Amino acid sequence: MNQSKEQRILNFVLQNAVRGDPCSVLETIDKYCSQKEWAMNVGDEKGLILDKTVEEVNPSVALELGTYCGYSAVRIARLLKAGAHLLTVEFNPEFAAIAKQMIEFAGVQDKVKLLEGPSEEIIPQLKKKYEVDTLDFVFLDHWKDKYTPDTILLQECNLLRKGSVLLADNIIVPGAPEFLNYIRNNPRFQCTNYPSHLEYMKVEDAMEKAVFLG
Ligand SMILES: O=C(NCCO)c1cc(-c2ccc(F)cc2)cc(O)c1O
Ligand SMILES: [Mg+2]
Repeated sequence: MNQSKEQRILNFVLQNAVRGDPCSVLETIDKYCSQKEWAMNVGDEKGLILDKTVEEVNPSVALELGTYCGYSAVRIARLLKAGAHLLTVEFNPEFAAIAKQMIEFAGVQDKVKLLEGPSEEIIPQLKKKYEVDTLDFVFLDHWKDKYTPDTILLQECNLLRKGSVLLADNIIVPGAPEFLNYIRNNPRFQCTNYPSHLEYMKVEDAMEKAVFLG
């Protein structure tokens, strides 16, 4: 059975990165995906915007929607303070299996909880099943048509507090026009746009930060 692209990315990391070194894992994924096979990791340019936002928020509890191979989970987890943790949600079982191994190889597994399943099912379980009070930071990077319904669901489940920060990837490509319209016209969010480029490409993309005002 021939390998998936995601399996090839993981194998390249296992053979070329340094076990327990998150930065080496990120560099190795970026090297493979810029030189050999494009893949939808947030990448190193938008990754810097993600880093700065995570450092600014310094979250105790972070949520990621859309784990994929685990690149941004490793990117976020490496910056978390002692005792802080990231919950990351992946719908695709093949991606989740790759991400689990990627997170463990990077050595950040104690800071990351990988939840496999549809976000609309997992979000309502966060308080009772996963002992979440409120979320300090949310990275939206899953199916682009789920950004809006899941942002509404986060509010309905009382998972956001005054100052909670959402950061959304792919505002231009593939694009999330409905989300952009929703969040920018919602008085309960203060939005900031961060122009950038699609991972590993000279194509314009952007990230949108939205601070919940309570
Ligand atoms: O669908 C995406 N994520 C959810 C997966 O479960 C996604 C897609 C793309 C992309 C794809 C194909 C193309 F031609 C351009 C962009 C990029 C991304 O950063 C993404 O996050
Ligand atoms: Mg993305």
